Amino acid sequence: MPSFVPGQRWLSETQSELGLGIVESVAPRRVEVCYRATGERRVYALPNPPLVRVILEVGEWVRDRAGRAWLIQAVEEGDTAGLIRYRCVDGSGALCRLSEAELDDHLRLNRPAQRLLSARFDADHWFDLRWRTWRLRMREALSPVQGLLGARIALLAHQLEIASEVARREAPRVLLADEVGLGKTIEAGLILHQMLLTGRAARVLVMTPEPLLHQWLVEMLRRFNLRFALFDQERFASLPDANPFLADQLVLCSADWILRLPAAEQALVSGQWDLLVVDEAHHLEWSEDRVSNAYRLVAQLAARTPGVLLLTATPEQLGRAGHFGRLRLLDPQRFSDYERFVAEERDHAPVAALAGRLLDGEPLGAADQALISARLGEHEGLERATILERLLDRHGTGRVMFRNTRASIPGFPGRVLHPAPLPEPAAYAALNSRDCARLTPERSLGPDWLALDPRIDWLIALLARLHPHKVLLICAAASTVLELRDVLLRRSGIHAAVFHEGLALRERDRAAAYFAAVEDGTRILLCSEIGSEGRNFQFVHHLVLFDLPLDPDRLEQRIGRLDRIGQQHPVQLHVPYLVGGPSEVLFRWYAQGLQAFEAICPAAPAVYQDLIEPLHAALADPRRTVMLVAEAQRRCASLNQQLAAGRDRLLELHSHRPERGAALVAALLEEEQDPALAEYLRRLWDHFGVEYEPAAHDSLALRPGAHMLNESFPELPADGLQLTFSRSVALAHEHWAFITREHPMVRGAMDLLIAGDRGAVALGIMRDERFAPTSLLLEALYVVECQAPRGLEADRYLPLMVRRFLVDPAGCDHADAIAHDAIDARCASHHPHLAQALLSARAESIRSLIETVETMAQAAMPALRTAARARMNAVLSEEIARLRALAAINPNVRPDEIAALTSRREQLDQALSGASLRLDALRLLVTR
Ligand SMILES: Nc1ncnc2c1ncn2[C@@H]1O[C@H](COP(=O)(O)OP(=O)(O)OP(=O)(O)O)[C@@H](O)[C@H]1O
Repeated sequence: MPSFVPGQRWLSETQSELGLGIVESVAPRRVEVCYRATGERRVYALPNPPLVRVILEVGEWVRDRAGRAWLIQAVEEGDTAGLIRYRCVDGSGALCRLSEAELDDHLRLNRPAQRLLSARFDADHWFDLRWRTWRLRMREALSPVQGLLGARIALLAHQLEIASEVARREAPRVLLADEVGLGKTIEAGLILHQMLLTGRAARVLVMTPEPLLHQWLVEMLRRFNLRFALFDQERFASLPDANPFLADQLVLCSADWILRLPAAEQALVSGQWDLLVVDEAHHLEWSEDRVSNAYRLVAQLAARTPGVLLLTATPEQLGRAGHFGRLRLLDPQRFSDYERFVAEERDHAPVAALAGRLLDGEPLGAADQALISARLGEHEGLERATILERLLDRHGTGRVMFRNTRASIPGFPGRVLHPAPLPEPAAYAALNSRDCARLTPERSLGPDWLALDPRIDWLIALLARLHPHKVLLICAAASTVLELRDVLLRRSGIHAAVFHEGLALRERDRAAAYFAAVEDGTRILLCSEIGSEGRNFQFVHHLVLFDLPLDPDRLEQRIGRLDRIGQQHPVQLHVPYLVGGPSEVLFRWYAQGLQAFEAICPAAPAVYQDLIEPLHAALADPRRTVMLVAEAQRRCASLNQQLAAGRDRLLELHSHRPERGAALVAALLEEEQDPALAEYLRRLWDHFGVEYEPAAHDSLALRPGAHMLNESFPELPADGLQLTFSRSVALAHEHWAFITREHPMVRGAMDLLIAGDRGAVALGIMRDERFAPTSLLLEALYVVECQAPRGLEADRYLPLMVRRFLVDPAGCDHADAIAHDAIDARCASHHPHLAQALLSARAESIRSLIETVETMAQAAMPALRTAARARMNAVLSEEIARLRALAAINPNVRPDEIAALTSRREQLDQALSGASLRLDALRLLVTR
C-alpha cells in the first residue's frame, strides 16, 4: 500500500480533470485530498484509493503556483520524509528549489512527448489497446443508457425511464412512490449507479428500516456490484476516526440506533454525502405541530445533501399531511404551505383532462387554450410536448414525485380472495369491543387462546390442503408468531420459520433464507407486521392474513410481499375472520367497502381517513356494518373516479412515458448485442496475462494466468471467476459475473491502463504507398479536459472526448482519411538501436511534428468550447425561464434560487471556456 503524507501531490486515476491534488490529512483508514484547481475535497477509503502519485522527472517543464515555468534538473528528498522537492532552472538561468506543494494545481503531465524524445517506447499493441479503451470510454460517455447497462436486472421500461429521467437532473430530489413491489429499490439502485459511474456522486448514504438492511446490502451487490458498508453501533464504535462515516463512501444504516446516540447523529449529519436515499419513507412522521425524530434527522441530512431519493409505496400511509411533509423535505420552497397544497389539489381535474388531450393528440378547444394561458402565460408557437412538460412541471407534485401503478404495467398475475368465515368463541365475544381488542383477541387472552381459537384448526387444515406449496402468514404481533409456531409443531409436526422484531437482524435473514430454500427449506414462514414491509417473498403465492390491520396501506404492504415483480402465479389470499365480531366487520369493510383485496384501491387511504370514526363505531357495534360498507363503496367510487381524472392522472402521465422507456430498452439491447466489448476484453485479458476458456451455458471461466503482467487483475479473485455477457444467463445464474463495460472489472482494467503510461508512446513501421519511403507521421491521442468543481457537472455539456490526429511533416492531418484500424504498421518499439538511430538522426523533425500536432490540438479547442457553452446555455437558460415562470404562480420560488442558477450558468461558462486538450498518447510511424 502506498504511504500518504500531507503535502504530497496525487492525481485522481479516473478524474484527472479535477486537477493536481494535495494530501490534506491522513487517518488510519482514509486519506483526504484537496483539489485546489476545482475547489474539490475528496475523502478516499484506504488501502486502495484510485490515486496516482505524481513525481515529475528530470527534463520536464513545470509551472509553480504563480504561473512561472521551470525546467526540472533534479528530484530530491524534501524536508519531511515522504515529500519531495525539485531543483529547477528557468529560461533565464535562474535557479530555485520547488517543494511539491508549490506546484501549479492545474498541472498537466506531458509525459508522452518527453518519453518519445528519449526513445522510451512501448509495444505497438499497447498503443492500440489504449486507443480502443478510449474509444469505449467515449462511447460510454455519449451513451443514453450510461449507468443503466451494467445492472443485473430484467429490462423493465417503467424503471429505466424513471431512473434515466431522475439521474439526468442536476442534484435530483424525488419521491419514488411506485405501488408496492414494482421495483423502487431497483430504481434507486439504477439512479445511484448512474450517478456514481458518471462521477456525479461519490458519497452515498442509504437509510432503511433495520429489517431491510441486509436485503439492500445484497440487492446492491448482486444487482449493481455496489459494495455498501453496513454501519451499526458496533462498527461505529470500532472505528478510530473522528467521524467514522468518512471511512466509507457507500454507507447503509438504519435510523434506529443513530437516534439513540447523539455522537452518531452528529457524525452522520456531517458526513458530506452527495446522495441520500431513504427507504420506507412513510415512517417519517410530520404534521404541522409534530415532527418525529426520524423526520428531524432526515430533514437535517436533506438540507445538506444535494441529491435525495425518498422511497415509499404508500406515501399517504400516515395521512395527507405526512405526505406533504415528505415532499417538503425534497423541495421546501415549493411545498411550504400545507393549506395551499391541499387547495391546489382540488384544481387538478381540468389540468389533467387537458394534459390527457395534449398527450392523445386531440384537438384543443377555446377553453383549453384559455386554461393553458392561465397556467403558462404566453404559449404561442410552443410544441404540444413542451406545453405538456410545462403543465406537468408546474402543477401538483410536478417533477418531484413518480408513481407507477400496476394498471400501467403488464404482467401481474392478479389476486384471488379465499375468505374463511369461522365461529367467534364466546371468550372473544366477551372482550371489550371498544378498544379493538377483539380484532386480535389472542393478545388479550393469554396462551389459552390456542385451545379455543378456530383459526388454529383451520390453519392446520389449510396447510395440509396446500401441500407442498409454501405459505407466508402475516399477523400483527410477535407474540402471536411465537405461539403459532409452537402450536403448529405440537399439533401437526410442522416446523415453521419465524420472523419478528424480537430476532436479531442476522436471525431474521436466516429465517427468510430458510423459507426461500428450494430444498430442505421450511414450507411456512410466520411473520409479525414488520415482516410485511419491503421484503421479497414473490417465490410464494399463498398468503394467510391471520388478522387484518386497520390501515389499508398496511394491508397493501402485506399483500405486496407476494404481489410484486417476479410473481409467476395469481396470489391466493386466505383470510379467516370470526363471524359476528369485529373481524368480520373489518373483513367486509375491505372486501366489499374498499374492495382492496383483489386489487389496489387508490382511494382507500383517503376513505379510511374520512370514515375512521364510523369504522370504529361499526367495529364496536357490527350492526352498523351495512351502512359503513355502503358509504365506503360510494366514496371509493367517487374518489377513485376523481383521482383517475385529476391528481393520479397527472401523476401517471408524468411517471410513465412508454415511448421513452421503449427507446431505452431498445438502446440497451443494441449495446448488449454488440460483440465489440467481448473482442476488446479478450485482447485486454491476453495482454494482462489473464486466462479464459468457454464454460457451461454461454459463460467463460476466467483466472489469473501463470504469466500475469501485474500481480493481480482488477476484481479477479485468485481462484478465478465465471462470467457471462448475456443478461438472461446472468439473471438465471446470479453467482456469475454479468459483464458489461460498466462492470467493476472492466472499469478497473480500463482505469489501470489509461491512468498509467503503458501504451502512451509507440513506434511503428508503416506500409502506405501514399507516402514516400522513410516519411515520418505522428499519431496523437488528445483527451478533452475541463477542470471545474464537480458540483458544476461540466461533463454534461462537454462529455469525455478523445481527439485523434495523424500528422505529416507538412502539417497535414490524415486522421479522417486513415482510420487507426486501417494503418498497416509493424511494431518497431523493440528495436532499441533503430529507435535510437531514428531519434538521433531525425530529432528535429520529430520535435517539429510534436509541435505541429500540439498547435493543431489547441486550434481544435475553441470550436469544442463554443459548442459546449452553447449546449450549456440552452439548458440553463430554459431552466432559468422555468423558474421565473414558476415564480410567477408560486411566491415560494425565491429570487435567490434564480440568482443561484444564473451564477451557475456564469461559472460553467467560465469553466467550459477554460477546457483544454491533454496529450495522452503518441505513436511515431515511419513508412517503408
Ligand atoms: N428489473 C428487475 N429485474 C429483476 N428483478 C426485479 C426487477 N425489478 C424488481 N425486481 C425484483 O422485484 C422485487 C421487488 O422489487 P423492489 O424490492 O425494488 O420493489 P419495491 O417497489 O421497493 O417494493 P416495496 O414497495 O415492497 O418496498 C425484488 O425482488 C426485486 O429484486
